[in-house]
Amino acid sequence: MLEQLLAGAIEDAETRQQSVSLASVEAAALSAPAPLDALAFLAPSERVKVIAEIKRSSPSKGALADIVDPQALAREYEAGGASAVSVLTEGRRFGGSLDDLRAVRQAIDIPVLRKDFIGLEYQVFEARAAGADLVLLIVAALDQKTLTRLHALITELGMTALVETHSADELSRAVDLGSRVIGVNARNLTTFELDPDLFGRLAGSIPEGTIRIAESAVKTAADVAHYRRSGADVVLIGEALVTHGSPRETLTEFLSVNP
Ligand SMILES: O=C(O)c1ccccc1NCC(=O)[C@H](O)[C@H](O)COP(=O)(O)O
Repeated sequence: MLEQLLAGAIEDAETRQQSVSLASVEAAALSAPAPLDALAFLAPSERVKVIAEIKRSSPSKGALADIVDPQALAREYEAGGASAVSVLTEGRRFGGSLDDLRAVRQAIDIPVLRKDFIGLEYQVFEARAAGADLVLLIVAALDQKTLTRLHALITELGMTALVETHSADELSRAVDLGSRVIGVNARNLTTFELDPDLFGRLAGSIPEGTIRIAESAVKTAADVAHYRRSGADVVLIGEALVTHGSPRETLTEFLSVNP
């Protein structure tokens, strides 16, 4: 599944490149307003932080929410106390787009993450040109050479890479990169099974000074508390926020769980 998602995202980027060249998107990235310092927004604190995700659908669940106004949702997230907003820009299975990211960037004053299946420099320049402050890199999707190259480009452009892992081996590859922000995703990207204890098993091997993010599988405030007790600085939440009636209230409830 991960291979298919990455191949589809790369194919779509190559199609866009036929109308907007690499040189043009690079120029747009370099002239975009400076990115926000995501490290400062996500820095460990006495309270757990949340990256709130804009997610219309997913391969594991199908349609989740009919999000017609991503700007309004992003504002709700900001008002509810989110430290950053994740925008799924993959179109085929998640129903997202770079237009969503551009719109969200204009609506809020907290960092925006481009969450997609990134394998090309072109996609990193696109992210910056659209206003992203953070870009997701999935260790399982990339060989170490490509990961290193994309990580360096994200950093050179002033953005922050969120490096996502699912195992001790992947975590050690993320550490080798010198990642400042490491995520552990509870969702197995092949079977879609959720393992809410994976973060706790790996967190101790994430070096001090790194921002530790627990991704996926939060349904209730108790799940946020579980991740916090396991050492998460930040929790990334999608489905629970887009499917509950009031994302702002849900976020406020989730953020009140600090042990
Ligand atoms: O969500 C999926 O079904 C999915 C399937 C394959 C690759 C990635 C997938 N999701 C991306 C994410 O990592 C989540 O959207 C994110 O961590 C939030 O998860 P959740 O709170 O469980 O919606």
